[in-house]
Amino acid sequence: MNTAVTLPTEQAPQKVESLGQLNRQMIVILDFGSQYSELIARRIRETQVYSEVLSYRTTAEQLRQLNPKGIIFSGGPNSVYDTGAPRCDPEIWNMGLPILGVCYGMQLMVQQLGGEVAKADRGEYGKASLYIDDPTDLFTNVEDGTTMWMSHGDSVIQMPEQFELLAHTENTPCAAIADHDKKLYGVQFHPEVVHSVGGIALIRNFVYHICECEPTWTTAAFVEQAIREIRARVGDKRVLLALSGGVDSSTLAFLLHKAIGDQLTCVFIDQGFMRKYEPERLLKLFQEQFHIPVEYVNARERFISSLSGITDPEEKRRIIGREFIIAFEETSRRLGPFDYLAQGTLYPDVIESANTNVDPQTGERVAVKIKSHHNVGGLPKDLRFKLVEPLRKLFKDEVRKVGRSIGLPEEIVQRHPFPGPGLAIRIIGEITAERLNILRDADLIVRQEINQRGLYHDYWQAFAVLLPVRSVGVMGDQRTYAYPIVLRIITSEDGMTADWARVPYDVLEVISNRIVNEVKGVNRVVYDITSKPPGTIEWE
Ligand SMILES: Nc1ncnc2c1ncn2[C@@H]1O[C@H](COP(=O)(O)OP(=O)(O)OP(=O)(O)O)[C@@H](O)[C@H]1O
Ligand SMILES: O=c1[nH]c(=O)c2[nH+]cn([C@@H]3O[C@H](COP(=O)(O)O)[C@@H](O)[C@H]3O)c2[nH]1
Ligand SMILES: NC(=O)CC[C@H](N)C(=O)O
Ligand SMILES: [Mg+2]
Repeated sequence: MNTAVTLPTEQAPQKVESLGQLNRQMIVILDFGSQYSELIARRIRETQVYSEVLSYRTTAEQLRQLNPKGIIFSGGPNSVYDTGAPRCDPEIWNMGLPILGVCYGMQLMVQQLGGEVAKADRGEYGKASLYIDDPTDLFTNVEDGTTMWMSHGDSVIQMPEQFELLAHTENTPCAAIADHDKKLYGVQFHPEVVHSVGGIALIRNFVYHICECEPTWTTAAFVEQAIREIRARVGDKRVLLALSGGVDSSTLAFLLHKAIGDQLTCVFIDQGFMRKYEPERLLKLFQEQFHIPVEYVNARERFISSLSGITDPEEKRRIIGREFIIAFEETSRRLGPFDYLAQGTLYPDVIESANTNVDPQTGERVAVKIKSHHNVGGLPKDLRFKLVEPLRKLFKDEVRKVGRSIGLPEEIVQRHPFPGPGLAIRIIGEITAERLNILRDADLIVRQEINQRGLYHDYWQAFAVLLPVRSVGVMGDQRTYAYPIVLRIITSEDGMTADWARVPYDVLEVISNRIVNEVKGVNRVVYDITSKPPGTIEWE
């Protein structure tokens, strides 16, 4: 018997904060440590039903308060028969709610309800053909022999009483099972991954036919609820909004403007790491076109001097997070007081920055720390503001829809993301004024060429990175010894995974020629051909 993989959350979440409380209908995903838990939530949200991921420790009592229409148990790295393998509150089986167990989730259902799970003779990893034995409810409109994606070493060898077989594969006799009366379902495969051809149909059947949900998770419903919630939370107090001009904080500015009007003050911190001409453009756009006043804070000196000599990426991020807060507090003293600080924090920021594996705001389990996004991991413990982060549970594509629906112009809705720490995390190693100028000029060329060729919307991000090493070159018969610039141009759906873009060679050629010829201090351009994973999008 193996020892279990320890999942991060050791205690039940103390507080379960959920958009579902505002939603009439939601499906809860209980996370047993799968790589795909968030993906299940996304797939359900694509069917216009609200869904979010909670810790497997969430109790039946906590779930009752959220009043979900159904529950999905995710997969997970453990074997259910391991000592210490994660289990759910057994009371959940008696709630009378439809439950779908996926992989580990199904194995747990079987084990806890009296069946048997054991190590399979042969595991299944990758594609498998699924043969349907009972084409009713869960498998309506799913073709017999369809491809489903598998990733398991254990199998159900005996179903609990009352359960019936729904489907099998060549290697797995019990690939899908159900207790129809109790609306308990289990599938050994992963319907949430794109390789599972009938996956979406199955998810729709669960959501619409079995849980009897209606498509209530629409952008309009989110906006309406968010506005109601913001008003209830903030009352007549004033809110300081951290505005970068990016998609998320601009969407939030429009949302807050709608919700609380004059109680809102937008502040833009010029940390000295913005791209060329960016601060001027942002101020002009907001003040002249949107008629939303923006307080401009020049904090360049402070940021640069506090980063002097710092080379460690996490240290940089922490210092930047701290300096942002200092700048907000200073602004609050000058123009406030403000009780609330609003930020355009998104779900991926929270997932990637969590340093304790638990969302500090909600106590929920999130995956291991990759890097501290300044707006989450960089926050001090004794933050004087209360946070307003209504986009915290949304993915980028959902924020874009929200922005568009409340009148944010396409020009901003479609903008590539730009990280809060800006060019500071695109200069590897120490940040100096000279390096910043070089990177700004190189970055401008990348953006100009991508824009002029009508390629902007083909990519998720397209930018330059400066490396702190130098290499030898030859220009005009002279030896050069200068920095290389890395081009990072990627495609992505939500920033969680990404691929390097197959940019046409002639475009790469022009960008490379222009950078080496026009930017003093650079004699070489290289193209980053790493996907995420294993790379991340930014270099630090
Ligand atoms: N220069 C800045 N001044 C004020 N607030 C900022 C600044 N940069 C970032 N922030 C705050 O940090 C949050 C997170 O930054 P992030 O870059 O993820 O979002 P964004 O800039 O709003 O959108 P995008 O991802 O499209 O760039 C922002 O939503 C904003 O609230
Ligand atoms: O506001 C931000 N503050 C940060 O600290 C930060 N770090 C990364 N990013 C952006 O997030 C997305 C994923 O980036 P990574 O693959 O580098 O983690 C990409 O779109 C990055 O540009 C940040 N945004
Ligand atoms: N993907 C999963 O949920 C795997 C479950 C279990 N660890 C198995 O190998 O069968
Ligand atoms: Mg940004």
